Amino acid sequence: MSSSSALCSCLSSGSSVTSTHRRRRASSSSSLTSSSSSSSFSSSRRGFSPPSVYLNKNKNKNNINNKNNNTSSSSSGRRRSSSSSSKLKVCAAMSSIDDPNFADLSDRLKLDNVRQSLIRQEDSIIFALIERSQYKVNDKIYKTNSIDVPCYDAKTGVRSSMIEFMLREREQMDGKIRRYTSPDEHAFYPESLPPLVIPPMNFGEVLHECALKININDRIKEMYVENIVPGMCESGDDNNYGSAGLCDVNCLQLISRRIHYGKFVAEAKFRAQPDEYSDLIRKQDGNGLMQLLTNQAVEDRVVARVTNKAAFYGQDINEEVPDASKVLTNPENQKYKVAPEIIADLYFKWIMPMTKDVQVEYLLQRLD
Ligand SMILES: O=C(O)C(=O)C[C@]1(C(=O)O)C=C[C@@H](O)C=C1
Repeated sequence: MSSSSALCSCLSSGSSVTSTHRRRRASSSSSLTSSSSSSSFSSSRRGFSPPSVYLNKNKNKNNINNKNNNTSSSSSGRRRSSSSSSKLKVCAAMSSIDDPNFADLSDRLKLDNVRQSLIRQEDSIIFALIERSQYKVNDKIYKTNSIDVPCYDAKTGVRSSMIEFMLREREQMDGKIRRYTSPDEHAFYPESLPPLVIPPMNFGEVLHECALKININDRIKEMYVENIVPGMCESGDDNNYGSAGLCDVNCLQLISRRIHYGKFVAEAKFRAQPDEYSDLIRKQDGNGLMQLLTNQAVEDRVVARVTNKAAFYGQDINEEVPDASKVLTNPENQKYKVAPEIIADLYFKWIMPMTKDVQVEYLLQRLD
């Protein structure tokens, strides 16, 4: 039996189990924060005692390396002093290399590498959007009290939307296998994450600790439902709630990752120009930071590349090797599943600006 069908009630089962995950509060500066965090999601896991460790027999050994479990143990097993823990440390100490769960992310902070990652993420996002666009908007998926899902708001008792239910269910699975211990992953319902079943990875400390406070997933969900879906899907209802909802979950997770990757971009930029950024940060000049981090030439390239990729991925490719110039210019070949310009436009209007918002939010706190 699926956990969802077991015991969904108004009990706040998830809130006690977040200690094994990196704590992420909704961003305080996010003006569009919705009330979704007050929803709760209960299941057969109700009654789990708050774990301080993942569910693994080797808990003592591996727990030493869990930077997420609030024990203040460093990867080498020493306790961090409060002053050192409040400062950024570039990746973990050398001793971490001996740690089988150590993932070295230090290379991520080179701007070229960060951009390469953004480029790779484009592929997944464009595919996911094209997949979603084959279904109609199906706005029942996003409305509360609309589809009979076993998930309710803890305060009001109102039945949650199907998208909330599906996201919460997905995060129960992903959360167990440490997805949200990674600094580039952000849960939509961080307060409800389950305990880990495998030891957490040790990522060292790549970003400033203010990164933990930044999670704009409420804004991202709202933007996705109100702009991305109606922007690329035919309006109406085709009854494909499950299929379209699965596509939504995929799109939301990918877009969330891309937008929150702004933290890595910002850190890379800060390191490249520490004096310029520090000056603006001390003045808390958000507009100045936005101006400094914006690179119009790169944005133009992103839009052009996304248009081209959407043109390629959005066609039925047959067994012949496609001629790129024909694919992109011959109207005969342009039977796209969704117009490439639409995808590029969504990227330009929503995904890039929100990535920049994350950068500014991170930088404003970078010297805290
Ligand atoms: O590549 C960068 O420099 C970024 O900051 C990333 C990004 C983007 O979201 O793609 C955002 C802002 C810049 O103006 C250009 C591109």
